[in-house]
Amino acid sequence: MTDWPQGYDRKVLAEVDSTNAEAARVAGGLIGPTWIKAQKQTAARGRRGRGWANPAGNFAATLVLHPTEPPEQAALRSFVASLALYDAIVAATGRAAGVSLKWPNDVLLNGGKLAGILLESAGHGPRLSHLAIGIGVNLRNAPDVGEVEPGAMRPVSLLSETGADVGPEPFLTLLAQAYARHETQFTTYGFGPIRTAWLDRAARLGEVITARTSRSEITGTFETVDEAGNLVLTTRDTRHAIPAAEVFF
Ligand SMILES: O=C(O)CCCC[C@@H]1SC[C@@H]2NC(=O)N[C@@H]21
Repeated sequence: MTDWPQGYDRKVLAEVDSTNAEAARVAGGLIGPTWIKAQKQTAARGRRGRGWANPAGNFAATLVLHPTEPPEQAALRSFVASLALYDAIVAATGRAAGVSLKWPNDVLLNGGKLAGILLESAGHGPRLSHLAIGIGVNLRNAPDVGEVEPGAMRPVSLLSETGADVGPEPFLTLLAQAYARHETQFTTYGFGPIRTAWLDRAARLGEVITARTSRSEITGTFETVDEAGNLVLTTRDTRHAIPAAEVFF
């Protein structure tokens, strides 16, 4: 496989409950970074305890890593993965128009949700025992609006929005290549360049957005993402650095 990035392994499964669940089961036995891809998931997980609709023809995979950084630093890989997804989508379609990144880690196309990322990890203390970066992309089919939560973004597919018919296998190669590039950038130069590149592609930067947590809702101007990956919103007199929330436009 000439295009496959050096140092990364891959496993392709016909069917699994969830590639993230599989990652947790096998992580202890993996030596290096490994992509686990499934043609079919029967219990795919989304963020915040939700499910993830996974119609045939779409992309579903999890990258398993064994990071050496402290957990907060390792978690910044959600931005690394978002950038990799952006690049893979641009490489697959030949165009960047309409593609943007939504904090914390969705990819939007023409204002609808094209892809989502679910980070899960295990371990305690100063180091994680593994980090699982689960990625789902609506390549050929967008789930029905009825299958997503009320108020959630409209799901879109790459095929319907761009006409590009890219299969999950070639997409994995594009994504793995892009991820390897950004991972090298992250481990060599830290979060700074990743943060800058992410902000260049951010949806609604400088606009008024709403961040909802389990305890509060803040509507303010989307100023930036800080060095720790927090969403920074300003209201009339306050700067809010928000570590985790659901964002609404
Ligand atoms: O809620 C989100 O936006 C995140 C969705 C992540 C879905 C992917 S599909 C591959 C991997 N396996 C899972 O069970 N979930 C992630």
